[in-house]
Amino acid sequence: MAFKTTRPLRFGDCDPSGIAYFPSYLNILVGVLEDFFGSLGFPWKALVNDRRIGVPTVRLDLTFVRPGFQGDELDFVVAVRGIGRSSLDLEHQVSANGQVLWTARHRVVSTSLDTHQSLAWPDDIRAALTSHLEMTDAHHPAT
Ligand SMILES: CC(C)(COP(=O)(O)OP(=O)(O)OC[C@H]1O[C@@H](n2cnc3c(N)ncnc32)[C@H](O)[C@@H]1OP(=O)(O)O)[C@@H](O)C(=O)NCCC(=O)NCCSC(=O)c1ccc(O)cc1
Repeated sequence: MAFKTTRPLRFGDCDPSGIAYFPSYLNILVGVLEDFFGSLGFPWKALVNDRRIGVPTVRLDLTFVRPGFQGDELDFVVAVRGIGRSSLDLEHQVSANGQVLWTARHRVVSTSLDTHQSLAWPDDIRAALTSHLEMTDAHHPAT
């Protein structure tokens, strides 16, 4: 089942004409990813401080469909598309007023914050991610 959340598109996320500035979208997206992990029971503060696990992005493919505007309420849908040894493939769909503004294919990797190398997903995190795996079109990241 996909994770859903909303974010306001604020004055500071937009250019002077009120059109969303895409680097702001990326900052918002990181917060959504953080909330997704929190919803699974793994707040990033605890992951980072207690378990020394980071979740850096290694690939991000964005497609912009129509502009967002200051004051829009952004509806985020985050789907888990694949879980590898240490990688996680996500698909994001971002809409406002019922219309898709942009989508993204996103790969993050579990890493050790001590060695800065990849780390196989620990069993408890893998189990939580697997509970969100979309079976339609699911794939192994290695394929
Ligand atoms: C993530 C890495 C440590 C992995 O390197 P290694 O330890 O050598 O592992 P591997 O090369 O074996 O790859 C591990 C997995 O990542 C996958 N991978 C690694 N790089 C890629 C790329 N470029 N594309 C696709 N898949 C990749 C690979 O397929 C492996 O998947 P699994 O089979 O599922 O395990 C290294 O690639 C790296 O440091 N990359 C740079 C990451 C980065 O700086 N991203 C920029 C954004 S920073 C960021 O988002 C961030 C978030 C949160 C924070 O607290 C800090 C920063």
